[in-house]
Amino acid sequence: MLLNFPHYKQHDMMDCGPTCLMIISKYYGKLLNIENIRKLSDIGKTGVSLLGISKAAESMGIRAVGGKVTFDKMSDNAVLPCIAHWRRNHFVVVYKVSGNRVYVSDPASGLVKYSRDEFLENWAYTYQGQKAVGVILHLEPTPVFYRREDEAPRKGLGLKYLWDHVWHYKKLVIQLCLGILAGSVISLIFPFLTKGIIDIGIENNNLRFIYLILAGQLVLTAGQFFIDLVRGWVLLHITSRINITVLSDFLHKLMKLPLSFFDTKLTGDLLQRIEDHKRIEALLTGSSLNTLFSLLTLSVFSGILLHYSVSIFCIFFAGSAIYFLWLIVFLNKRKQLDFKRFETRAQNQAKTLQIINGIHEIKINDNGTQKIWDWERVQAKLFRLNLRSLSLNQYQQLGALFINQTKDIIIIFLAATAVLHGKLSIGDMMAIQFIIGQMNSPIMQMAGFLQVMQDARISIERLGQIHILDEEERPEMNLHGYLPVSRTVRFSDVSFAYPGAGNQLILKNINMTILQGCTTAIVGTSGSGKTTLFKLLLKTYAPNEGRILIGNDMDFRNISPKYWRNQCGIVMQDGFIFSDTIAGNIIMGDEHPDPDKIDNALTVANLHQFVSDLPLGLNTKIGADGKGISGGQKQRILIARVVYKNPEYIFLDEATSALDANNEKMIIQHLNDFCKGKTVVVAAHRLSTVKNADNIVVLHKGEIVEQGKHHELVQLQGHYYHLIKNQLELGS
Ligand SMILES: Nc1ncnc2c1ncn2[C@@H]1O[C@H](COP(=O)(O)OP(=O)(O)OP(=O)(O)O)[C@@H](O)[C@H]1O
Repeated sequence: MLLNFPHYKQHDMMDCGPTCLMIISKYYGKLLNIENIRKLSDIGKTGVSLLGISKAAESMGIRAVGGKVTFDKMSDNAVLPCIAHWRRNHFVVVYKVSGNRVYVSDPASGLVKYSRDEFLENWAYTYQGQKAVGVILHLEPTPVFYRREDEAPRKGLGLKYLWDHVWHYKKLVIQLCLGILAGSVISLIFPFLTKGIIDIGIENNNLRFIYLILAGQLVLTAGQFFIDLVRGWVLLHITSRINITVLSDFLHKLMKLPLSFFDTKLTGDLLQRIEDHKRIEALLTGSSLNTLFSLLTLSVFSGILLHYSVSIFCIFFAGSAIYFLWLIVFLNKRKQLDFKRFETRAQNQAKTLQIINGIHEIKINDNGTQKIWDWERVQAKLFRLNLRSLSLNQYQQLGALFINQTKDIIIIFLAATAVLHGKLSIGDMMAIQFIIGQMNSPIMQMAGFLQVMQDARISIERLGQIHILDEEERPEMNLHGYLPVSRTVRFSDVSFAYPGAGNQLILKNINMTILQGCTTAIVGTSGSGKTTLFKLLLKTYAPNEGRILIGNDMDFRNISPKYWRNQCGIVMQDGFIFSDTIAGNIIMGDEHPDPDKIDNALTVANLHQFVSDLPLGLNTKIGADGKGISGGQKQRILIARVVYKNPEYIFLDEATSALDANNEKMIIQHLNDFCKGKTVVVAAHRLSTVKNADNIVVLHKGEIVEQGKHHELVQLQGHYYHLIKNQLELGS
């Protein structure tokens, strides 16, 4: 049972819930695609909730009932397999409880057997008297589930992907192989040259022959050295190119994913996937090709050994087979450990980044020590995993050494016995020992190669998990790359909740019209959903209910996100400043920057004075995320970026909140001129920014409570009036 129960690895820390459902579906005889399960489970920023899993299970046709139960109830009454909430931050599948043992299929670590106490330690939420209580999700398939079609899991990347890249450089690879072949042949010649010196040169007292052989040896050594030089160069050339291609494929893929993907993936996870690709490099630059050619040596010496003694030959290969079996057992354990180490290293990346990015806040709040302790806890976890990995290696090496030594001893014993029985000469025995030594080295090389290949394969699989994700724009979607004549945007009964089941609706039944060529202002208390509205407008997310229309009837969903975003310019609250010059931050990669447009952008954003005060002007470098400039200057650069882009739609989310009153007044005047004829949506708390808008939409807890012009809403004395009352009083 233990070995038969299905198990799949979770792709990353967020993925345990969907992977549990995949395990369960496989158990009941259907393999469902993890991507679909993930979509059904509504993965949010913090992973998936029990509610999300049960919702996904129901959609898959599996009846799901969640709740708190005591351990005894679970072991006696629950239909297994069920999903258990683990350490309050993870999900596992419990598939058997037998006496004091609990059998678990854990997406993070494989099939594991726990004692009752160990299980309770991880599962128990509370205790009712003496009884431990934890959370489980009962799952039972319904006929709907059995009627479902099996969905073949999408194929990720494998070593074939790497091979395709390697084969792209086939000319160089063939040259490399010829070089290594020549090197191997040369090393096979050396023993014969030595034999020639002894048998012919010394035996016949022929000094000229010895000189000739030594000169030949010198030439061959020089040749070998030259081959090594060229080989190193060619290998570096191929490896660097493949590395860059693999990584740039990955980054290109990231660029094509929906923006919402980045809300669910942790930065550490993505960075670790990139970091991980060093293993691919290790496979390519390491001894992989040499290993292939050492097989040549192995087969030549195998022939010679077979000629000497069949029984010794059989012992050698039986011993080597046991050695490889031993290794393969460990490969599986290594893989499991590697997944854990990946997760912990991803956490480590995230924690380190947090300390570096948040250093100001940390120092101001004086909680550096806690943050470092936090970081140290991850290091301790990493250290424990490294220790486990080390001891696994040591066990493996110890076993391998034992198997090898036993094999060698048996061979020596057999050879010595054969000498005693007169079947072999002492010279033959010495030769056999030399041959065995020569054959052991390729075997060892292959063992090392297996491990490096396993590492590279895992790393490619991890990159592949990103490669199989659906891109934001796919050909079959037939997305439009144009807009209708009327550019008015209409929200019709739009409701939206962030992914992550259980999240309440952030926008509810939104009905509004963003008129072409007009300014629409969105106001509302903090958290009322203004930024979320912009995220829908930027196609970061799609509405859960209702529709957004452009013109009379073009569905917003059918417009290419890339094309649409090209028509939009946005200044977000958390807009990003790149570590580049001021000009670079404004033109954003425009290959033919237009000085007049830059000048206009500086004028509208009131940046001329700031730029001319700098010794390097527009060429002044600003740090990543705008370090070294003020909040107001950052906002003005973001405004200049939008003005330079000169789009049809302009979205401003608190774009002038960090500016002083004078600057704001001037920029708003400039922006009013610049935005003439453009469709503008602006969200702001400041009255000065919104009061001249053609339509003001008032949001309250995700709903539109009022709409109209400033004076109409003031007269109404409702939500809007109360929002801006203080500012009105100040104004008067
Ligand atoms: N990625 C997210 N996942 C889940 N909930 C989110 C996410 N982003 C925002 N929210 C929630 O959505 C609600 C609306 O947030 P939003 O940023 O749209 O408000 P806002 O009106 O722009 O606020 P403010 O004026 O403070 O910027 C908040 O309750 C917030 O916690």
